[in-house]
Amino acid sequence: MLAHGRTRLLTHKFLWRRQAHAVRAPLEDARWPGWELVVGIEVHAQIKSRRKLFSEALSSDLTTPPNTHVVPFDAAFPGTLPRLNPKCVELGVRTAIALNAEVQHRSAFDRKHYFYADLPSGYQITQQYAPIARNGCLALEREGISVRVKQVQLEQDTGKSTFLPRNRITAIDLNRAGMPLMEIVSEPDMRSPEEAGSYVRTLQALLRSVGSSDGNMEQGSLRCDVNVSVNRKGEPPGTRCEIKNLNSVKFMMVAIACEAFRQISLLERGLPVPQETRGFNEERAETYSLRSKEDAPDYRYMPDPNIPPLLIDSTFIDAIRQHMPELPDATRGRLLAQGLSQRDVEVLMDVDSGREVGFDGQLGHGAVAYFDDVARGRDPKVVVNWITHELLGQLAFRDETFKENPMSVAQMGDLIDLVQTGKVTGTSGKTILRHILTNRTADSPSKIADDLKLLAATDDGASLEKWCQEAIAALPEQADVVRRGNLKVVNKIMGHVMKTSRGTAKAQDVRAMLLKLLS
Ligand SMILES: Nc1ncnc2c1ncn2[C@@H]1O[C@H](COP(=O)(O)OP(=O)(O)OP(=O)(O)O)[C@@H](O)[C@H]1O
Ligand SMILES: [Mg+2]
Ligand SMILES: [Mg+2]
Repeated sequence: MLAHGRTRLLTHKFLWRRQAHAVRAPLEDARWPGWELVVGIEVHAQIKSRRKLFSEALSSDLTTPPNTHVVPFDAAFPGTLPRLNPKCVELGVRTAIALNAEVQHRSAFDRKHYFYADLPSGYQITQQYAPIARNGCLALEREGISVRVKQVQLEQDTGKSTFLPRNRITAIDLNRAGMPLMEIVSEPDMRSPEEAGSYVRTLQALLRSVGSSDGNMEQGSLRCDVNVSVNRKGEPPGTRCEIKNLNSVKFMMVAIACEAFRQISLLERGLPVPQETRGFNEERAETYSLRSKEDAPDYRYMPDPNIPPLLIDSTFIDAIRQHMPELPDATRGRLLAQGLSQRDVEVLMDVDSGREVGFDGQLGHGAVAYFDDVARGRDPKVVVNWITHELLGQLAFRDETFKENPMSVAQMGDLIDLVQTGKVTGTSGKTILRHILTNRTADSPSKIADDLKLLAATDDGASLEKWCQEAIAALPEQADVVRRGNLKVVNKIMGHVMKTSRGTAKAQDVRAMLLKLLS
């Protein structure tokens, strides 16, 4: 009975996915009329773990001195054995859950053989045949599509070889050898370079939000192989070519478009598209052949006899499921429900995912968390305005990232309260914010307002009246016009008052006072 129910459930899910896929209207792309583009992506994401996948060596980054994070297993010394790092399994499961994938109760590790100098054992340990998770999907909000994820597999990274032309030797650095990776393989569900770009960016944000990877393409913690094929409208997908080693989303999108043009031009000349692995030359904006299918290496896959199957029970999966952090889609929904505009939500989340600010992998206090903290007990719309328009605007102006923001949650909260309660004017509030960013002071905005004599002049009726009289004296013609009943001109006189008060006078009060004096 139970088994039957489960089968039904799976069938139902499967059908739903098939339908969701089938109803997509074919896109007519002005770049290649009459043709359709198909893209599938293999993403290799470095797992954010302190130690390597099968050894106790510490993980490394680009700043680690060469060959310092290496233990005998990473260098394939005879007699050393792999020991699976449970942290990597946990992060793999988290990622799978975030991708709505089915975590496999049993997965296994294979050896995939290559002969490269930076792979001392002569094989990479991977999960091509029995991956840790299958059948996931990733929704692309802006494009309104869902990309199916075929599988997530755990695998080792290779070392790094660098050719030194001066000495004519190849230097090997084994720091990266054995670093944990997740390979996330999509189905061929993308139909344009833009959808591919959005898929990678959405995936980056997801990996960062669950803390399983920094997902930084520039620093190599996320690498993409894109598979591209073209077909005439209505015909089945063509032969795919795989483009390797792309190191930014932007170049990946350019590479896909270039590859589409290349394949179309072959087919239009009646030539076949041979299945190939290709590289991308950024300067020339073209892809070039690395190797054809015929000289594809024979990986001689075999089960790794030193590693038992990985068995994961439901209790383990459920425990992780219960402690999942908020995923980007949920964050978006929650912020929209608080009354923020689509644009504000995008700005906050883009800063969070590092899209706008040169993400460096530190998932500290992101813009969304900062907003959440400041907005506690305050009007969310007012708060988001201060953060997106004033704070982020000023940071961008100073060429600083959000991570360098010196203004604490308490300072931002205090500043907003001062303005909201009328103790300082909006203009003075902005001055205080700039003062904090420039001087990187920890003083409270209340103290700064006091020090800089920026407290609003409301209580001080005497100076308000004095400023207004000065302004009237300075602009006699305009004052006359207002006296004769043309109230539009009052703004001009108000401007004068605001200037002499250095923005501390409240506009409403100034207006009232001027009208009183001129009536
Ligand atoms: N016709 C097609 N057009 C574009 N992409 C395709 C097409 N058919 C399959 N793909 C994509 O190609 C990729 C195949 O990746 P997979 O890891 O399964 O195999 P592989 O590339 O042969 O192996 P390796 O991991 O050694 O590179 C998937 O992302 C899939 O979506
Ligand atoms: Mg692959
Ligand atoms: Mg591939």
